[in-house]
Amino acid sequence: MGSAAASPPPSGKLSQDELKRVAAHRAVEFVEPGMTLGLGTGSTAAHALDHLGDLLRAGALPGVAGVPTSLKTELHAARVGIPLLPLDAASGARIRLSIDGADEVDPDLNLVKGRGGSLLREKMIEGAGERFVVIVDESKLVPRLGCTGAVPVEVIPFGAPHTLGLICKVFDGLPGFHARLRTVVDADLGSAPFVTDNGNYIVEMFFEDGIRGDLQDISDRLLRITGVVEHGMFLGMATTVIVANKDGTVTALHRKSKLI
Ligand SMILES: O=C[C@H](O)[C@H](O)[C@H](O)COP(=O)(O)O
Repeated sequence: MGSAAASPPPSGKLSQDELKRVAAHRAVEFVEPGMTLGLGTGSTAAHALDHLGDLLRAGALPGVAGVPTSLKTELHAARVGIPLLPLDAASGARIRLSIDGADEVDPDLNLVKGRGGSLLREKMIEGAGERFVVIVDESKLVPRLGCTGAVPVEVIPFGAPHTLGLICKVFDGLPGFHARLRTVVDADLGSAPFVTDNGNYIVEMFFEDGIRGDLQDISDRLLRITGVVEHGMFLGMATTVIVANKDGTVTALHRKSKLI
């Protein structure tokens, strides 16, 4: 990890949602006129969208456009007046900066993302951009990925239980490991598989005390399984993590350059 800088606390105690807003607003300070942005997904990224929309409507950021990482973000961005580009058009214009939340951040600025189900488009867009600024409240900082909940894996629906079995084999014998297909309760169907924006399913991997071992090796083994589309470990991608601390201070953690 690189350098860290902290700002003084605002007065009064902030709620978790207010902390998310503080981190989001700090990230939007990096946006300059004319930039093409990767627009993240989730409750923290939503604050960045709202703030960007306000600034665009006030004429403060002419020429800014965004590439949305989910259908939900596409609708939100359109509603607040952020001009949108598809990823194909944006690669010509270069995505200068992506701003997104995360479910977990480890000490090396590796992330778990996708507990909201949007990991594939996020990884494509944030991987294509020059800088990736992650916005979190302090609760997202973890000693190891997989400490606080599921690590999602996007799989194609065909043979999903079979793919789930192959994913489990990667962690054979690891105490406390289990995985399951993510489901939602549907009014007509009862319990049904959760379907991503890309028409795929999500396998959720759970670890008793987080993932120990070589994350890159685990990533490679997961991606070698036919039927796995992508996983929610974002390794070496974040260039800056903006953390809104419980006491109201903001810390910025930097990596010199993206590893991928
Ligand atoms: O699929 C969801 C995305 O990866 C989100 O960025 C992540 O889940 C964090 O979301 P939130 O800001 O709502 O905690």
